[in-house]
Amino acid sequence: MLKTESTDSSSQKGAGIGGPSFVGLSELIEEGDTVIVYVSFGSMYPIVVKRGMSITMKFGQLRHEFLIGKQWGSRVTTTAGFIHALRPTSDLWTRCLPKRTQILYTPDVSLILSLLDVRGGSVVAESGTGSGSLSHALAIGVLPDGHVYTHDIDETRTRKIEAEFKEHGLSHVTTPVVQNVCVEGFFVENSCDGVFLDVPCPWEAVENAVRALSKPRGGRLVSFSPCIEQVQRTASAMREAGFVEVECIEIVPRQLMVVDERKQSLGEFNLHGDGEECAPGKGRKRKTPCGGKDEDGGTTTIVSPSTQPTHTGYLISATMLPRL
Ligand SMILES: C[S@@+](CC[C@H](N)C(=O)[O-])C[C@H]1O[C@@H](n2cnc3c(N)ncnc32)[C@H](O)[C@@H]1O
Repeated sequence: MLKTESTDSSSQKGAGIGGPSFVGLSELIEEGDTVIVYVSFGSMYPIVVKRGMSITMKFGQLRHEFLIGKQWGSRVTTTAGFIHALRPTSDLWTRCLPKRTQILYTPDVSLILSLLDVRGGSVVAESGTGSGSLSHALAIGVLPDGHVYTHDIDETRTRKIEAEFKEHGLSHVTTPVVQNVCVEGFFVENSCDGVFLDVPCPWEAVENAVRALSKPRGGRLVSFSPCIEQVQRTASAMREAGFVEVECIEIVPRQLMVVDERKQSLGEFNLHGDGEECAPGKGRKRKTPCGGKDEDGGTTTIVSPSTQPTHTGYLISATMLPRL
């Protein structure tokens, strides 16, 4: 359970104004930064640091001002334990963002960035925005001077992502758009290096994606679909629209956990993916252990977590060659 509350009503001014902690590389946490409050592997909370505010969690209460001036990554004491104050990354954000829809997770997100060939300066169009999991990774990927146009038919979602981008210092590289990409197309034409689709009928948006892609540079189209019938329809639409290199990949990751036995036995970190707590001094049975001694005498063990992720969806990718 997480509770956010004000401990000082006089310092509420400016609530919600965040710093560029997603973008900057400052050493110390400042007021306005977004901090990922790491309790354990399965338990993290994003907060915007604000004097006078506090959060209440399983391990007690933490006053935001205790974070100000601390180094990123510091262990910070709460009233009933401690947390680690982590700098936000796109992966951490995906793990703890406020979910408004189904979201894309890091294994798919990382491959999407690669398939779209996202780099600093790229112009990318995305639909739908959903909870903004992929949108954050794209925005960070196109920094410092690229742009992400993220489209959704639901205005509450574009409004929410607009506020989050502002809070995270990513407004200058993003434009949320309320638009049905299957009917109205994308906000920009002849501009994009990449288009990404995560909508129920992606094949209906393929012709509009062609219009959004840059004619002289060409570009990439990637679409996420949970079932193979959608893949078939989308792949056919891509070929008919003139795309080449139409390919499909399904990512099914196998996760292995790297466990430092001493830290685990001290209860410092719970590295189990199932969110189960590790009581101090108590080990856990492992399924596939194998390990060795560290240089400093500690033991590192590689273990399989008790649950493994399975099918999320298929990624179809294709290339549009430059058109003169
Ligand atoms: C599964 S969510 C996307 C999740 C997102 N990729 C993420 O990682 O958070 C699908 C979104 O597509 C939006 N959507 C559905 N059809 C659409 C369309 N034709 N044009 C624009 N957005 C659409 C929905 O409103 C929904 O928010």
